[in-house]
Amino acid sequence: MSLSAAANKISDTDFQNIGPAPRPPGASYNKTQPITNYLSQMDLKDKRNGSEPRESRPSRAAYSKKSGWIQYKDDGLLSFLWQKRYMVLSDSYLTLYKNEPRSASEDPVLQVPLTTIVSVSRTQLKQNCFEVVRNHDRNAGSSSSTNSNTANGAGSASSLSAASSSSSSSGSDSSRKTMYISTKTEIELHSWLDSIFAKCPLLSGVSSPTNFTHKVHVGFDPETGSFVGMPSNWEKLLKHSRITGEDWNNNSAAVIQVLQFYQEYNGAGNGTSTGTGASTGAGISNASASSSSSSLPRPLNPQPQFGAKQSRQNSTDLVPQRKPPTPPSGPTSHRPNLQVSTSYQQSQGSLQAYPKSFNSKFASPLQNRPPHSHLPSPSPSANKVPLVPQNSHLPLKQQTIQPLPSQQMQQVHQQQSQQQTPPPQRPIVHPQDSARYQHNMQNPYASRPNPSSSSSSSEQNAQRRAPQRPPNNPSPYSTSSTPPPRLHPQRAAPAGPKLPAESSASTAAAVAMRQQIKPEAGPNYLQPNREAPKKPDMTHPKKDVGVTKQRKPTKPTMSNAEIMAKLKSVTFNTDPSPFFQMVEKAGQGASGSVYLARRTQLPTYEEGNLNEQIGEQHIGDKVAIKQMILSKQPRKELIVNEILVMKDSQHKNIVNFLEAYLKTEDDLWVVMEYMEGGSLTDLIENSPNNGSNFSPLTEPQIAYIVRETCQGLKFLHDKHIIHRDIKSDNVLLDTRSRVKITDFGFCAKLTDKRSKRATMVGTPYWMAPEVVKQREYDEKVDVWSLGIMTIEMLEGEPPYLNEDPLKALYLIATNGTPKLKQPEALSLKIKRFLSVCLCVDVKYRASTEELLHHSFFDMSCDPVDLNPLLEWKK
Ligand SMILES: Nc1ncnc2c1ncn2[C@@H]1O[C@H](COP(=O)(O)OP(=O)(O)OP(=O)(O)O)[C@@H](O)[C@H]1O
Repeated sequence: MSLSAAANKISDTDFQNIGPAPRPPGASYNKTQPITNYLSQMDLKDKRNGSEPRESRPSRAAYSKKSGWIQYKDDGLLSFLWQKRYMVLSDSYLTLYKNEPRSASEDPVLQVPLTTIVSVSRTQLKQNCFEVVRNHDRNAGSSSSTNSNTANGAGSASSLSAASSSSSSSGSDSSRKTMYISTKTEIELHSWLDSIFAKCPLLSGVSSPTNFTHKVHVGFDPETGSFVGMPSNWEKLLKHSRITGEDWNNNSAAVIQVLQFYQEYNGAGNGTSTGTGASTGAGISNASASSSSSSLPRPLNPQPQFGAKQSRQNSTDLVPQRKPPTPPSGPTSHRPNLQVSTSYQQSQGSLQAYPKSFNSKFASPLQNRPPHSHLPSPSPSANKVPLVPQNSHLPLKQQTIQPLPSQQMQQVHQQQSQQQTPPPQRPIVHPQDSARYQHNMQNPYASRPNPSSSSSSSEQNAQRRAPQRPPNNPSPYSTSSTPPPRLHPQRAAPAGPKLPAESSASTAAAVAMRQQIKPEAGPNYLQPNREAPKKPDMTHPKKDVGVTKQRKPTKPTMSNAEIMAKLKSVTFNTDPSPFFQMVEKAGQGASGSVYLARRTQLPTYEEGNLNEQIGEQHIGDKVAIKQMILSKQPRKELIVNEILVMKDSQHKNIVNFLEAYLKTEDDLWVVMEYMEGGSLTDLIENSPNNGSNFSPLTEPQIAYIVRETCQGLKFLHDKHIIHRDIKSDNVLLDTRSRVKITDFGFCAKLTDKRSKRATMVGTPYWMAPEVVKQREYDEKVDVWSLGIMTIEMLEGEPPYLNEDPLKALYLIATNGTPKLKQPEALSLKIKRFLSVCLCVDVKYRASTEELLHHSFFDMSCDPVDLNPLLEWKK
């Protein structure tokens, strides 16, 4: 059965709840088979010698005794991390699994032979908690087995580390290791204690060990309602986020993951160390190095490689290399009865560094990406481009645009770069504000300030409100182009709240999180990456940084000279000014400005194959020219990457690259086809329906746009290229309703040798869970993002956009398939479609090939039906 056929069997009630998308029927997964059926097929006893059990697979005996969910942590590197584990006590082993084992083939994350357990006793470390001490030396090599194959998630990797690195744990006896287990209830605790005592040969009648030393324990104290043992900047981040103690208890590993991610994303302005060991400086870019360590607290990135959006923007914001960590010293737990040592470096950074670094890094990229929000644009005019200063009081479209001589262009560009003030954005709502909105049941979209990515449109938008949906306006989830009766009462737009000063960190962070995450450096890019320049951080002299994993040696990256040589090979080295007349600024990207221009003459010189390349072009043709000052690009290789991908990707659903000019060594012009309709984000935000709640587009319109995007994606995927940043901002339309993918800076090429990636790249709200969790991924991350983009069109914004970014990451990591706001208003087809796009289990997530056969696309409208949506551009 094809996936789409399978998806068609998903019932009408699917996609109503948070959780993994329903598995398409026909999959081999048999959830009806009771676990006992599997268990009965297992056999633990090593029949070869009849004594010590084998290391390999736990068998029947291993499962047959007692089992249940517990919280686990060890006293090693991850001593701060409580992990949810499924514990099984058999006659021979105490075994921990990441999930409840469904079959004999399930790999444990930790397996402790009962013969090695020397003591079990209660501790006050946590409620309903006991500790198990095992003799590490006793059965060296078999005292515990940790399965490295389970390195597909936070817990497993953590356990790997726990098992292999915690030898210095319990008290002074380095041959002993301690693990802590916490149960939900007191009764469970006693039941476990009784069972373990009964089974461990060394325990009968043996009293509990004394003189325990506890390492730092991070946790949530339900009594005080606060986190304890936390590095201070994490504490602050958590305070500002809406991550609760309950979240922590539910999935502390995910919280740690997102904190790490967030910290790295922020560029290490906060010197939090999350572990001990040698500083490796592994950053996000190294995520691909080992997915097995994906959940380990990462060290601060010595050269944080933000997404092109950021990193190209301002090289001077990059943080300095950090020196290796010193032995831990850090916060003191406030818990009584605990002797506390630490596993942390006390943070030397403060949250105040956050807004600064975020702002400086992300201000410009945000210009063209005003976040969805209720908040008014801070400076509607800031994005105006003084192309024609004489009449600059007029909206750009009304100005008399004079072609600028090339020198003038350069000046304008430089002026812009120097004077850039924070542009109008889709400001992000502070959690407190968004909470207020939610409580007020206010439409999150209604008050959006109609920003636009282009300077002209943003200016216009600043002056106008999105049209209110007429009273008889269709349900946002309409399946027809003809508006059906409204399903929801009109909601009042909230007044633009003032940002409380203390919210600035969160807000700045949220704004930043709307932006992209950096791609990895490394050989797997189409172009090798170059390390971003580093700037000594005078305000934060080198800090000691705790580290948790070894950094893989980075492969040599391209030198500046190599990048320039490569650039020259794909560009024409001539001044293109005579060939074009600049008309107006069409948009602002992180790496440069995009201008609408007209071809005024075709080149007559014989240089390169210019004439051949632009053969299809005519005088008078409109083109888009992206102009970039190379010296301002910390990641020039991304530009080369982008040009190469575009050049090699001529397809009707991909923005057509025409030619590129290296006007001077510093001035790059990339000429593309002009997409007058602007980005899909603009379209969503300016659509006539958007004055009210929910979907600004009808399902047929959405089906059309998604189908076109999917075709472009399939083209890329057929070439084994992952786009990695699919979202409405990166889908452009022209006035003939052609839909095209753009922004190829983050593309990655999969090769035979490397069929998976693991680097966290993209824009958080659109990121697939496997990316957030820094697991290996492939082309299907684009399919997830396509699903999120579909939700954008249905609901006006991606899920969690109103959440604090930290919380959003947590929610992506833990909720998996997001919940729709109004599933009952949607057609079955679109829900089925979303189900196969937003399947957490990548195996069951559709490929673009499969998607293109999906019945959802049967309802696609004609291109002409998009005209009303493009009206605002006229
Ligand atoms: N081919 C095009 N036709 C029309 N407008 C375009 C075109 N390309 C880009 N734009 C406009 O310019 C804006 C900036 O585009 P750009 O690709 O530079 O943005 P970005 O992806 O945010 O930045 P960058 O690629 O520099 O990191 C877009 O949001 C869009 O409005």
